[in-house]
Amino acid sequence: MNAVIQVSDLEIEKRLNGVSVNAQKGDCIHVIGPNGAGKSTLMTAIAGLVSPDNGRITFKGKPLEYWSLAELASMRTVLAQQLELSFALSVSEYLSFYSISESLIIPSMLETALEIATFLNKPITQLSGGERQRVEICRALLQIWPQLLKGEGIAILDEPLQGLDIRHQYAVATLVQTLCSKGNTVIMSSHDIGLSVNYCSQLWLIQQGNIVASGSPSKVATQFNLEKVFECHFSVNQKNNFLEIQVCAPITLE
Ligand SMILES: Nc1ncnc2c1ncn2[C@@H]1O[C@H](COP(=O)(O)OP(=O)(O)OP(=O)(O)O)[C@@H](O)[C@H]1O
Repeated sequence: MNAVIQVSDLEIEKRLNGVSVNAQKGDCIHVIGPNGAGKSTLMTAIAGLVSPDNGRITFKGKPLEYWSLAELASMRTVLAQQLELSFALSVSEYLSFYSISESLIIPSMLETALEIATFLNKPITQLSGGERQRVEICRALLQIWPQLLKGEGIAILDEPLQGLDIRHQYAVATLVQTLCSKGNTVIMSSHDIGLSVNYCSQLWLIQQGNIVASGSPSKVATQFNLEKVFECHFSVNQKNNFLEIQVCAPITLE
């Protein structure tokens, strides 16, 4: 079966050292690794926002550089880690730019997970960090909503759970999983290993610009792999369909 996204021997000086990974249609991929490992760099390259020094990325069998910007914008969406600057627009004015209908309609699946209706009339500059993140996730998904409805969308989300309270972390993880179950392909980075291993179909473990392991979470999130990459003590237990991850503090003080 052709991969929706194929990454071969991707190199960016001092940041990625020949990374090869791929995503099949409907894959829900979580990318984990320590600070500075190269998660954002990899995702930015896959999004087509930075040119690699070497290597090749294809979307649906066609090299990334052969897709027009318009085609990319309607098929794949990107949530960046550093939120873009915003003007004092209301949330609904801001989201209207990304809505396909003239008046803003938030699809019920997005509203159920993101719960943004209560602050639609607020200036975007007056939101809390987590509220702003929920709006940005909504913005990113609205941009390709017609494709997501058809199960043909690709979403590249850099730390979408960042700043969210626990309810919304699990709600967003569920939203992403549901979109993938309809045929869409999502690649998202995360620092919450315990959540990620239970909400992805594939886990990519990255360290110092190299993919250490990729595949099913139970194959990748082993005690050995996690200890090697994160330099902490881990305990990993499979309980029925649930992978329980526990971690000890990496240092003692005094
Ligand atoms: N624009 C840039 N130019 C050069 N080097 C960069 C740039 N952005 C990041 N780097 C470096 O590339 C490496 C990978 O950074 P990257 O942001 O991809 O890591 P990350 O895994 O996403 O980390 P974090 O978990 O902290 O978000 C780091 O050493 C970082 O200092």
